[in-house]
Amino acid sequence: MAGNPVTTFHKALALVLSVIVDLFFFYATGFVVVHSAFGHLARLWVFAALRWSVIIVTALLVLGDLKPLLIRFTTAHSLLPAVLESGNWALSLEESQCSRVVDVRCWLMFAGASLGAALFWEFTIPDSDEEAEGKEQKQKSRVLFKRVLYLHYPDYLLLLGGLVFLTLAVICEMFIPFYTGRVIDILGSNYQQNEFLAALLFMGLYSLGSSVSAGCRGGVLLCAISSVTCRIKVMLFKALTEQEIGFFEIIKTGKVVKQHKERKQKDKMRKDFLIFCAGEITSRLSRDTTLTGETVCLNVNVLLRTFIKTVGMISLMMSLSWKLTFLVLMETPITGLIQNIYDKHYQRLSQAMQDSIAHANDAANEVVFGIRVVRSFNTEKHEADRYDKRLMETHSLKTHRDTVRAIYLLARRCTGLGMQVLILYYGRLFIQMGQMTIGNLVSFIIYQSDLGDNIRTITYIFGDMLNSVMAAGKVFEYLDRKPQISTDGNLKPDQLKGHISYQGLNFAYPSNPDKTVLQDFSLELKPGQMTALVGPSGEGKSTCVSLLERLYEPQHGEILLDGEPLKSYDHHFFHKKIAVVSQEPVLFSGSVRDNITYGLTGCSLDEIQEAARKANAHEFIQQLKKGYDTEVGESGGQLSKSERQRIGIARALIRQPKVLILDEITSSLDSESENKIQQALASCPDQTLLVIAHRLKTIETADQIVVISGGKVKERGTHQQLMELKGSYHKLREELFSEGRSTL
Ligand SMILES: Nc1ncnc2c1ncn2[C@@H]1O[C@H](COP(=O)(O)OP(=O)(O)OP(=O)(O)O)[C@@H](O)[C@H]1O
Repeated sequence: MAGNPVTTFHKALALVLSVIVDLFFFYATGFVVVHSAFGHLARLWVFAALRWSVIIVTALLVLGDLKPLLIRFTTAHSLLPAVLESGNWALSLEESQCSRVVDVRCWLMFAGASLGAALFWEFTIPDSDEEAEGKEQKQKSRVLFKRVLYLHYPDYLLLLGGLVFLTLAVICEMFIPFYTGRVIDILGSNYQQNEFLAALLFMGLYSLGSSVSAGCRGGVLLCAISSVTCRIKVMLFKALTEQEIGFFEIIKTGKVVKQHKERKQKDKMRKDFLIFCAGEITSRLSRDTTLTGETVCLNVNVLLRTFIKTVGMISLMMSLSWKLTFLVLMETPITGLIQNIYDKHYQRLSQAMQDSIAHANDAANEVVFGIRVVRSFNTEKHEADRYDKRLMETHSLKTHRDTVRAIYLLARRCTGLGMQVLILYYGRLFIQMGQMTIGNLVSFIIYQSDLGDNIRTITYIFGDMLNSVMAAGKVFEYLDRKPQISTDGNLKPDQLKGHISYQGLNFAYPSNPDKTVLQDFSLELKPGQMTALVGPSGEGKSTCVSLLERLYEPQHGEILLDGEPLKSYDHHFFHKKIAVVSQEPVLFSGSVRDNITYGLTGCSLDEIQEAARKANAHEFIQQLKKGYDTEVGESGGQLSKSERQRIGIARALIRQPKVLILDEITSSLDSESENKIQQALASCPDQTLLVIAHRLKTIETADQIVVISGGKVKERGTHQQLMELKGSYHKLREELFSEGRSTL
């Protein structure tokens, strides 16, 4: 058989043959006559080994290869009678009901219990990483589960404590209905004061034990959840902040590109992108990390508690009436089926609803963020309609989901009710026949109603655990991601000249790889010189700066700093030596001082003030209520655009960079500030200065003006040379002049 494909026929044949040989040996056990307890147990163990061997051999002959699930099931199924009986003898020196008679119902019960145990193992106990590699989703879930479990390692004492309290709570809880039935029997038959008080005492003790243990279990496990969730959040946050910029853009590529086409205005596009990107990332940081943190403590806690309780209850119910127990267990597959169908639909609809809520939130965020544009274009009604439309999508999904839930609840109630009627009917019959007492029936009914809930919980929790594991998958996806721009360079020269050389760069943004933005781009920036990049909008000027900052990696060619590739420099050293002031510097909530010294430690007030003076910011900062300790508000919202810009410049200057990049900084500065800043910059003669400017007047004094067009250097020279050339630079000036731009 080995080597041939296993068809459904082979599987069915293996099943039928295995059942036949197994039943044969199962019944054969009953024909062997023994006289001692030892002989009885030896007989069971010998037959267990025989049954195991014949099933395995039969299945191997037909299928050629056996799955671990099948081996686990066969082992549990063949050994269960012997294990159960040995346990029974050890505890009570009595034979169990199933060992006295060889009954197919016992066989069915053992098969059901073994299948349950094997499936429990299959779903909850993870395989090793190597085994899981390259295998299907289920295997991946196991590895993920194992990794989540490993994250709990620092809290193992809490977990252990939780497990102990959980077991105690379950054991105590299980005995309460048993004593309830006993009290009823004592009251119903010839009343014995001592027996009654003892039963009451035990009931009270078990109730107390169960409540205390359950409370401790909850507290300890909640502590563990909170601790692990915090740890995962910090790890994820750190991993995210280490990613390259392209990663953040790719997250929502679809939306970014769409926005890109819809709105030419670059700034607006970047803000939109940040909103979408932030949504995705905060969802991982808040929702997925919380689900991951709960996977082990909450789900495994519920699963274990329910499982232990279920097994304990079934054995107690068996001792009350094994026939009624068998009847109750018949409900399980029906409940499981209903739960399965419900889970599938409910989860799909819930996921769609989550997406739809996120979609609606995106719309609201966008409007709040761009409220000025909404107001000035008078699109309040349009935006309200758009939001309403998205909310209606959520509403309809919610209605659909709630309908599914209502149907599920109805089906669940009906099966539960049907089962209760059957139990009462047969219970009355058994009482009449003297096979059980009224107290037994009461205990049994209490167990049965709990058992139904437990079985539903077990099936539900599997779905929920899968969800948590999937969320963990998303978290690990980011945790494992290695940034594509390496930061492991270690070059930290004592002397840096600041000589920059772009060498034959080809570059396309990761979010739009089809569009080449820079093509065979070469340029040299000399130390102590000012280079100005000019050219029409969208031709690649800011891209040159982003590549110099190492926000992206070119697909071809490289940028050298003093003859060494940028990637070979130490990350911290590099960003101290190259500073950028962008069009709209981003400030963070905190004081003015915090924002100027952002990323630096041990800066004195003198150094801060010196940088602020150069940036023409000192005066306005002095006039603020608390001077350098004034809070700037979220994103620097309490300052004007020009003030933010000047703090941004001070932030760059305090680093005393060797290479300073000014990306269109003059747009929000008045001419006085601009002059002062230019004077300050002129006082750093060794600095390599790269300026992007639309106001061509401001760069006339540059040592080198570079006209960029179509991602290439089109012209290069001083203002005088380029004017004489009468090429693109000349044309650009003419165009701006004819538009009557005072900013020329
Ligand atoms: N993050 C991004 N993802 C995808 N494409 C981008 C991104 N940033 C810029 N681009 C595209 O790259 C091209 C060059 O953009 P870049 O910002 O370098 O132009 P620019 O010359 O600096 O323009 P401006 O003068 O308006 O600042 C443009 O077509 C732009 O749409």
